[in-house]
Amino acid sequence: MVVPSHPSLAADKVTLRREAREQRRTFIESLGRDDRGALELKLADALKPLIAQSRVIGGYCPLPSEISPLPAMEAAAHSGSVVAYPAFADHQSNFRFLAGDPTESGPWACFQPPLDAPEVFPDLVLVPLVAIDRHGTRLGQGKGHYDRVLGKLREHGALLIGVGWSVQKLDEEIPADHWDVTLDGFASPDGLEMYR
Ligand SMILES: Nc1nc2c(c(=O)[nH]1)N(C=O)[C@@H](CNc1ccc(C(=O)N[C@@H](CCC(=O)O)C(=O)O)cc1)CN2
Ligand SMILES: Nc1ncnc2c1ncn2[C@@H]1O[C@H](COP(=O)(O)OP(=O)(O)OP(=O)(O)O)[C@@H](O)[C@H]1O
Repeated sequence: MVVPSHPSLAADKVTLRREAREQRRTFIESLGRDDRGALELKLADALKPLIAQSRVIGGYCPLPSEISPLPAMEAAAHSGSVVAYPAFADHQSNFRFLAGDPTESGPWACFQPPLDAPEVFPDLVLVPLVAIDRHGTRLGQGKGHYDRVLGKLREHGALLIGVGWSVQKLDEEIPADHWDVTLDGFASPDGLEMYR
């Protein structure tokens, strides 16, 4: 087990994660029937300039409470980019980006490309999150899946862009552990904001 760098950091993250998930749920429940799709198209618009300059794009298959990047991914595939999604071989190993559409169900309740699809290193990674602060510090699901791979993806030249509903951008600071990788930007239906 990895001991948190500061015991109160882990507790702060647990509280912030709970509050951010609650805020996200309240927001989603306030949406009308057609609002969600319209916001997802606005997200695709916000991502357009980054997608236009990327050859390989790593996306994600949304969980029920997450904004869907799939309209943006479809536009990317349509304009000739390679699309890729995180894929896990089992519960223990780190995910890898595999090229292709997410057609198989994976060990973490997310759909992923078949495990024999080619591994790729995206130049743009769309990163799901629970919350992000104004410095680009990300709060995820708390299992460390992205923390363990983001550093390596950046070393391979990837631009790391957090993606979420606008309410997921917090005013308060998220405490950063030494393993947290600061994201390069955040895209939401309100637009794209760069931190680095
Ligand atoms: N869309 C998406 N894909 C992803 C992640 C993610 O956060 N979102 N991951 C990030 O690490 C990895 C998978 N890890 C996961 C870790 C925990 C849960 C989880 O606890 N899910 C909640 C439901 C959350 C919700 O609906 O928002 C659950 O099952 O109760 C899901 C995926 C890679 N792929
Ligand atoms: N680079 C790493 N190597 C090994 N373990 C790590 C690494 N990064 C994070 N972890 C482990 O993951 C756990 C969860 O970390 P944290 O609470 O920061 O997750 P998160 O960023 O919210 O979640 P996620 O990355 O799954 O979306 C930490 O307790 C730590 O043990």
